[in-house]
Amino acid sequence: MIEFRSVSKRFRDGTLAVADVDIVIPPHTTTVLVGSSGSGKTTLLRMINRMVDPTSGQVLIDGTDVATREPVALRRSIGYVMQNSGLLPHRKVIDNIATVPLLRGVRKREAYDHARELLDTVGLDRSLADRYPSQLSGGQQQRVGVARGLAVDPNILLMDEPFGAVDPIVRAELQQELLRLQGELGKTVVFVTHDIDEAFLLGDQVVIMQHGGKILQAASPTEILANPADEFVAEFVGADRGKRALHITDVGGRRVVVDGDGRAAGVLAS
Ligand SMILES: Nc1ncnc2c1ncn2[C@@H]1O[C@H](COP(=O)(O)OP(=O)(O)OP(=O)(O)O)[C@@H](O)[C@H]1O
Repeated sequence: MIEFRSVSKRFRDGTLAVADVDIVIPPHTTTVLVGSSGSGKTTLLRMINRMVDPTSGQVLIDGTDVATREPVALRRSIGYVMQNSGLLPHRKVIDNIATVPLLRGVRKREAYDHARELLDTVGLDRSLADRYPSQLSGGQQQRVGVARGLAVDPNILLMDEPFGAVDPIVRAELQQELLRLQGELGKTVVFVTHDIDEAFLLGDQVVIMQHGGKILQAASPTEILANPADEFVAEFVGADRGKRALHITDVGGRRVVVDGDGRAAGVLAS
């Protein structure tokens, strides 16, 4: 479990990025931080592995304040996946995946065997192991980024807009892959996105953040849609304009469900 207790972050130039945040992130589930640009999502995420330290308050992992942990060791025990994969361009796919385990002292043979297994885990062919990142598609690069994040078998996987830079079709594929993987692995995933649809698809818990680093609501997608905390949240999730409201229409005797934009969502089972 990850817990933020009255956590604030003010950068040296005076910017208040995160303002007095209290939140519990339950284990083995996916929590999605969603909000507009500059609402403090990345800063909040990076406080979990001490890439950023809070100005005040505490971040706890399983009851231990991360401030008491050595930052480099902490960082190497937590998976981190970022936008544009963050792969080292001059190193082969397999070397990118094995880097952190090798730094942690895992033996070479074991690190490379595991790296190849991880290619299977993320749905990549092993023949890609000896390519360089630039010889892969954007979606393949992101999968390698996920494999690298999983390489130290972390309990916690931090994902900062991991699918932000790929086209919508590949993005949808990667989202489904993550759901499948999470069903198998049950990591504690903390995922950052701008996209409320992505948040509702992936999140067991969705945390809606507002400019100035405040949390407006943290709940399951169902709870947020049923009871948005305020008008801002209702508008943000599209509950106010009926965007997500579903209607039934009769088409040749069959009852078809359409969304607020008139797009078909499904057929009612009789
Ligand atoms: N190192 C820094 N120094 C000063 N201000 C910073 C620093 N890092 C972030 N900020 C500011 O803190 C605020 C929150 O930034 P953060 O990157 O956490 O937001 P975000 O919600 O992740 O945004 P985005 O979706 O655009 O990545 C912003 O106003 C940003 O400009």
